Amino acid sequence: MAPPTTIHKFESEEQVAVALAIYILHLSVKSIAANGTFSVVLSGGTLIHTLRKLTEPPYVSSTDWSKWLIFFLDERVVPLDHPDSNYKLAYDGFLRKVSIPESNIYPIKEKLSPEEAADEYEERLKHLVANGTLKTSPTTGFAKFDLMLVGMGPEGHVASLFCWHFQRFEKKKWVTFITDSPKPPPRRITFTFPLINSADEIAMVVTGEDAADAVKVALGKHAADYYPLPVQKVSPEGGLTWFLDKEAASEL
Ligand SMILES: O=C1O[C@H](COP(=O)(O)O)[C@@H](O)[C@H](O)[C@H]1O
Repeated sequence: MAPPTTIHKFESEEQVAVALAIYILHLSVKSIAANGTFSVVLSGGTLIHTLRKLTEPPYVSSTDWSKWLIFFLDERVVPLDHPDSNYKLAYDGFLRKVSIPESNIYPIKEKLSPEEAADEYEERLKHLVANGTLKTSPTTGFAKFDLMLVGMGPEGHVASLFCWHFQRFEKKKWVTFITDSPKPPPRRITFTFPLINSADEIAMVVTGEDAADAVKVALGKHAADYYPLPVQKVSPEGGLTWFLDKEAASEL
């Protein structure tokens, strides 16, 4: 059954950033009360800039950062201090400004091949499930994160799951790899759809007019008539909430 889907449209990216901060903080309070932790998966790209309100008053003091656990939805296989690294982007734009313990942040391991990095990340997630740090979906057996913050490329890719690339059809692996990503850099690892869709909540955060056509395909009246874009496979066990600015929603 499709998850309950909520679509929020805002006049500006600034308003998206405020609403997103409030939504995330609300979930953090709920998850920390229920589980003692808040497991959050970050995309790279424009999402990180849109998280900026979380690092500012009054929002920054509205959560217990020591209970947050941070994971990466996809990552480029480059050193963690490389300008293409999603970890570096998240660290510079968000993580260094809040007091999440370093041991609660899970970047990829450096100096591995894409295949090794994907396998290592998957094993680490399985270990965290086994020791009770992460929950499991009773339906799928995959790890169940409290929240995934998912961006979307202008052609409808999410994570590093691209149109015309087989990784989007993966059914068994939790984390896979790609060595010919159409968007540079080519070598990446990525969560697979079964892992993504085992999440409690997913926020699709999409801003800017470049994304308008793919948003129309994903959410428009004739969505079912189109060949599914990767973004159309996003369907978490809990709720799906879209945060769109006026430009991204302009074709709806
Ligand atoms: O390459 C990537 O692209 C997507 C979308 O990025 P955006 O800049 O168009 O928002 C991003 O979600 C993903 O994490 C990243 O590796």
